[in-house]
Amino acid sequence: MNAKKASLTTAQVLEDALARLRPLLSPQEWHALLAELERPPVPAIRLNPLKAEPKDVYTWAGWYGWRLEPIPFCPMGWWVVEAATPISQTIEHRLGYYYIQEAASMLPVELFDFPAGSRPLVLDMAASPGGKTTHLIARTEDRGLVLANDSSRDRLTALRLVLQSWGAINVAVTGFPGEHWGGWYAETFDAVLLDAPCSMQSLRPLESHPMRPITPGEQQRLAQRQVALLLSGLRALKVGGQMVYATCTLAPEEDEGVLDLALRHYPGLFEIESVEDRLPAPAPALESVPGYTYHPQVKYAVRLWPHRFHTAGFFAARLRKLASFPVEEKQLPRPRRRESWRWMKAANVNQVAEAFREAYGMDLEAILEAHQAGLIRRDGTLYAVPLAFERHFGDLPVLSLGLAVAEDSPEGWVPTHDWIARFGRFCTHGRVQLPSDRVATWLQGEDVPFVPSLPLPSNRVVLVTDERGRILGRGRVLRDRLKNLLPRRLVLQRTSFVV
Ligand SMILES: C[S@@+](CC[C@H](N)C(=O)[O-])C[C@H]1O[C@@H](n2cnc3c(N)ncnc32)[C@H](O)[C@@H]1O
Repeated sequence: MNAKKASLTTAQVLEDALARLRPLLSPQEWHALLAELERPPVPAIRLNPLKAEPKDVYTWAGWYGWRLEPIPFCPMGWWVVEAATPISQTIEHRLGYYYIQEAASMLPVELFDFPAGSRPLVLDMAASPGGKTTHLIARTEDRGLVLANDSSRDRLTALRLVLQSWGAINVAVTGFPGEHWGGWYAETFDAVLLDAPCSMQSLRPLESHPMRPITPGEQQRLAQRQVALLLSGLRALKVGGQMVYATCTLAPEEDEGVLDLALRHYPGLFEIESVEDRLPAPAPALESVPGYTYHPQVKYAVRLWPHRFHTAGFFAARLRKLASFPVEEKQLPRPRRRESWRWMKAANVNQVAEAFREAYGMDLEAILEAHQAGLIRRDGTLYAVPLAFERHFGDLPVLSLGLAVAEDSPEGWVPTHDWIARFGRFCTHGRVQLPSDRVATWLQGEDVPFVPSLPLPSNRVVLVTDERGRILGRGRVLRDRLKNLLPRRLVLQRTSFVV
């Protein structure tokens, strides 16, 4: 009864949204849109290049019976058109080798230009649960610094888990209203993403993106917040830097209307750039709505009607800052003295690096150098943290920073699960391969009886892989078994995955 009521409500909400949008389309486009909405949504994945390579996606497709189609505007994205094994039930998904994301949501981060080898400072103003943050980290090769911010404390936990699973070093998570950043850090960032809170009128209700009824008053308040966030982002951007504004709604008040307002209030301070070269076919924004003509630059934004590229409805624009904005300096939040944080001295870093080299053949110092990261000790854990954070943001309170490298133990520093999951493929030894009939047991968090190929000292923590080369985590070598050190958050019910 409830389910029926809920589905009727969704249908009604969709109908209302369609009625509002109908005047914006020609009759042919309108029919194309309705035909598109008859098709079921196609799930999509985006690869984590920190852990896997594009060719791996085709290997998984063979194992799991997937039919893939590349997403034309995202080189790391694929639609999974058919799937014998659902994309949410693979070990690779659990291990953070790919992110499940609606294809349209892969567009905004692809609009940025990040020159090869650059180390951009990026602000993701409304980041939870982290889909686009992971994409930013991928596009900057985890070599810049992505500051992932969201004002909702409730949603930040999901963001932190997503980032842990992605395996990023050069990332910091903060929990402030995005409106503050422009006053706090004027002209600081090379790139800013505002994936704005919106009314979600995407015309493709999904579990992750439900559609709900929206009143004109709510929509007006949302548009005001979007303008305030957009201006804050533009202030925080360096002159010459790029900002992407995106929403998952097709309501013009929150899309073209927001850009129009900012362009008219701040003429000449920024421009909207054409991004036609990023798309397989034009998807222009609206030039007008009945009774109002937008600023001529608004048309350079991208309006993804679902029938354009078989995605959910979406809107995105790339802005270039041309000159400084008038800034109201705001006092920074009270600095957080990080009493429990200790930067490791070079000699101590060297000791940990030596231990990792001896046990796993891993070059920790080279990894830190490549990522411009330093090691800090906090309580019993070592973290690789971005030096750029210290340089630019000092004592700004953060909810998390960098990636956990090692934990203190009676036999010295042992690598964390997250570190091994990211860098384990570069380990030359200290590895144990589980026979395939033991993998399911392992993923359920159980110890496995002694593995015959173990010529390793007792009590050593080893990297555990399977015959397909997947890094399943860490185990401790005991006399008669391999002790399972899988973090609780990764332990799976047998019914929720396919080996
Ligand atoms: C569309 S969602 C972001 C989705 C996310 N970028 C992703 O790709 O996974 C919008 C986010 O804006 C956050 N938000 C709402 N108001 C905000 C504000 N004033 N400042 C910062 N974040 C805000 C919400 O908590 C929500 O997580």
